[in-house]
Amino acid sequence: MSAMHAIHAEGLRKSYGEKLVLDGIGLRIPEASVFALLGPNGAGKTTAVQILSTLIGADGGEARVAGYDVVRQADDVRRSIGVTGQFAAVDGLLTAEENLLLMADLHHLPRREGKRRAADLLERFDLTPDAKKTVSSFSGGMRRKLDLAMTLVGEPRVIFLDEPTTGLDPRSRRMLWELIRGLVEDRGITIFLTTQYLDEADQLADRIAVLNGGRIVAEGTSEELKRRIPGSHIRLRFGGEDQLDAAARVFDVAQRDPENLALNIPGDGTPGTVRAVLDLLDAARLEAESLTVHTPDLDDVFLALTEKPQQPVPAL
Ligand SMILES: Nc1ncnc2c1ncn2[C@@H]1O[C@H](COP(=O)(O)OP(=O)(O)OP(=O)(O)O)[C@@H](O)[C@H]1O
Repeated sequence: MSAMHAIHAEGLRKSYGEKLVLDGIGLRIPEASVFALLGPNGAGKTTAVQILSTLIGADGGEARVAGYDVVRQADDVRRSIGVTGQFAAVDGLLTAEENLLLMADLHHLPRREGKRRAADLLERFDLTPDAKKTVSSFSGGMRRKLDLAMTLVGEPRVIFLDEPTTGLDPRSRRMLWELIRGLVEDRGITIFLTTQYLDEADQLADRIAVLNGGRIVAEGTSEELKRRIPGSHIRLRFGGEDQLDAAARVFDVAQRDPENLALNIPGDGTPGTVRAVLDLLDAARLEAESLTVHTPDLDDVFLALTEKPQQPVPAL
């Protein structure tokens, strides 16, 4: 395994009885990056996280996390990772500070070091004013922050985040995203994120993989994934029907939208394509009222890739 990969997996397989959940998953996640695993309900995201975090064994394949083999060096893997989300450990009856100190005890930190880390984390996560409040009085956003802070007590190199912002309002989501980004940039931590929020993956992840039918059907940056599916077009709007009809004759592959006096021309929206469209309009002495470029968003990508089990597409 290369020292540069925080997570490296080859051919991971897992079945439950007759049900094949993971059918040969490969992952290469560079250190200090955010990786998002997307997939519809039941695609196997949690199963993948459970294998990588040593909670369950795979039926086949190999994985290394933070440089350690998940089977032969499971204790080392556990010492190097943090897991938050559905296995959240926050105790509502304790204060924020007590929760952090309890975590420090679990990691066998000396009392003084535990206190120092707890104070640092409360400060970093803006929780110092609430340190002495019981967590049952916390908002969802504060709880998530504390959950993340508790994961950091053990100074993990890799953090698995399962749907980190589900149920939070937009402001709290943004705040959490910033905190997560900060962990990657300041501390070089690697984040493995599972989410069903495509905007979360879009905002946060350096690379995204889409899991469907037990396989990774696409992988790349958000931009690469968006470029991969058809749907980009240039939209021209005209002042009247005559203009629209004339333009439709020039761009015979275009799709007419007569209600809006608009024409959608398939194309990728690069400057060259836009220039070619404008040149053709000029040559036909036509003038559009507006020109807009539409690119598919991650929702389109997700729907296109997960409609039915697919053959894997080669990685970009
Ligand atoms: N312990 C188990 N025993 C039997 N089947 C299981 C077990 N755990 C998971 N499965 C099945 O494996 C499949 C994948 O589940 P998994 O929880 O990994 O999916 P997921 O992508 O995380 O889904 P979600 O988005 O709904 O959380 C599902 O069909 C699930 O029913």
